[in-house]
Amino acid sequence: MDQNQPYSFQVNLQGMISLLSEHLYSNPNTFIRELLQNGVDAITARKNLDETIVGKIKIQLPTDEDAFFTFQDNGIGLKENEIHQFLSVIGESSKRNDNIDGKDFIGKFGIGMLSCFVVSEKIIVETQSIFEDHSFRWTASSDGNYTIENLPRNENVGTKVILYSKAQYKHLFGLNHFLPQIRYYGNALTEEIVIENKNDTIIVNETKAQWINGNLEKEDLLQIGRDVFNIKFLDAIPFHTKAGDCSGVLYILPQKTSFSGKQNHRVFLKRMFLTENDNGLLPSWAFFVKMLLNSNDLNATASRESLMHNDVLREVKKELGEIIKHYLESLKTLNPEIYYKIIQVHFLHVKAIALEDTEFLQLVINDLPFETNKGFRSFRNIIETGQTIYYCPDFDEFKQVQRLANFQGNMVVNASYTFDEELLRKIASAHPEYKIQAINSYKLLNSLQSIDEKEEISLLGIRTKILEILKSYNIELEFKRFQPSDTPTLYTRPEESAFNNTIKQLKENSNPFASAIQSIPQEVQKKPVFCLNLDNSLIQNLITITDTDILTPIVQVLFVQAMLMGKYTVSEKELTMFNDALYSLIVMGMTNFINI
Ligand SMILES: Nc1ncnc2c1ncn2[C@@H]1O[C@H](COP(=O)(O)OP(=O)(O)OP(=O)(O)O)[C@@H](O)[C@H]1O
Repeated sequence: MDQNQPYSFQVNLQGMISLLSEHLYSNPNTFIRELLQNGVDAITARKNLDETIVGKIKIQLPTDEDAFFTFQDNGIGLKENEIHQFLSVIGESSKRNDNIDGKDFIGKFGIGMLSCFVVSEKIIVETQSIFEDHSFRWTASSDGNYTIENLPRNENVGTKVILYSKAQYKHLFGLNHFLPQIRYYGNALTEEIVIENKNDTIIVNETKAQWINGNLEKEDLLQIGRDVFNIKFLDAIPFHTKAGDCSGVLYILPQKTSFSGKQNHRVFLKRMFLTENDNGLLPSWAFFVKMLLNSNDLNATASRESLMHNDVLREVKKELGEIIKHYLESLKTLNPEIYYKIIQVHFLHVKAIALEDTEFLQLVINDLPFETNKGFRSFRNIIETGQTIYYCPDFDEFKQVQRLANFQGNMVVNASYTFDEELLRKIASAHPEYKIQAINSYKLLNSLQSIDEKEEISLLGIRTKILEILKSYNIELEFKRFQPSDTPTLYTRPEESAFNNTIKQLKENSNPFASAIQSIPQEVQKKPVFCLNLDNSLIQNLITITDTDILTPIVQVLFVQAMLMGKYTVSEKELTMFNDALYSLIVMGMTNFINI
């Protein structure tokens, strides 16, 4: 063996075809798309020489008499050497040639024709080149052999592809299946595409996607949106991007959309349908938008089922994001009704944009809705109260705080929803003039009016007694005056003490991890606070009780009740204490020993 002798790779055509059919071309209808694309490219090449040519594609479906399918274009045709060079070499394409402007063409990989082998054992191409005085017939079979025959000159320049359906794919060539498929791919093309079926001639692409031209009225665009997506959109925004030479329409959805759900779009490349996926063309926050887009300058992957993720695509995405933002900006003055509707329906997405873009935040800030202890309010409305706006990032905390806040006259925002906390923090740092603060019940308690030292001293006796009654609870006891006066007590735990609580619960369940967890060093451990409201008549009576037997059950009942009111979990031990205390009080009440 000559060690240096070079060998060439061999291609197993049948293996290649099954590879393409099973993996690259995910559905057998791909041949329709590829034939369409070749026909359109051939017409484009001819138009580059003679712009008066009107492109036409004629399709004949198999009939009972003629079992074959034909697909005919009036494009540039193929010369004999081109048949050998491009049609017969897998991976060769005439459309990469820089002499003819390759950018005009849809195809470029030189493999599309192979998709015909998925549905047909042989491919026949009859072609009359604009440059030849006679035509050729190329017959290729899926075993990798082909022949070329000379045919007389055909007055009709162009190419006809003839296929013989494999038994299992006969249904693909029936009108009912074929027509919607070719419309799906070719509806936006400007070349006239007709199907000649028995005595009928059916025009495939009547409307030719006029939305691409960018000169339609809004009403027409909305109607197209309704026809294509079956949705009555809130608004339609025609656009053009410099990057990717894209044009189309952005539609605003009329209902709330899930933030993670994917939208279906219609993306076309040089007017050929490519995909329903936006392929990352829209920013992630633009879930309230559906899109019709045609690009003349983006690139498809070889499977032609998605776009290549390159710099141009990233630029298009940036431009589309800007277009949506500018649209919302101008809408506020041009069409406030739609603006407020969009804010109302899509506030989640609008908040997402505002979080990403400070300028946009300034634009919409006043109109953003937030849930507060006084219902849903716009930010403008909230800020107009002139008071400090507190927000709770936690829903349970919000539930506890809101009642107290109502009586204090404070506004509290429930910032437990997506984006709210981050957004309020962003607003607070961008606008120091607004008083916005995170709050929890513990902090709110600290903000309540304390009693003076003199009064504090006068309460020392009762303080000691209450603490003695509740000594198994490591609490801080406070006396305050606050509204609503019908609230006798408050119980609240600082966030840190949730940790202690966990240890407590683990201990109660004799969990062996309790001591291990307890040994983790902590920052200063704040205690839960049990607060008595001196403005409440019950508490005013309670502090005068000297008999510990009477005081004990009252304190115990009030303590557990305060925990329950604060929505804290009450353990078995506390429930038992509550029941026993209540029982004692009932007994005492019945014997008329107490009168509070
Ligand atoms: N209808 C046609 N008219 C003229 N030339 C054609 C026609 N169909 C195919 N060809 C020639 O055959 C070549 C190979 O076609 P094929 O569909 O396999 O690949 P392509 O269109 O170049 O690229 P892609 O794989 O991206 O579709 C083309 O580059 C073109 O030169």
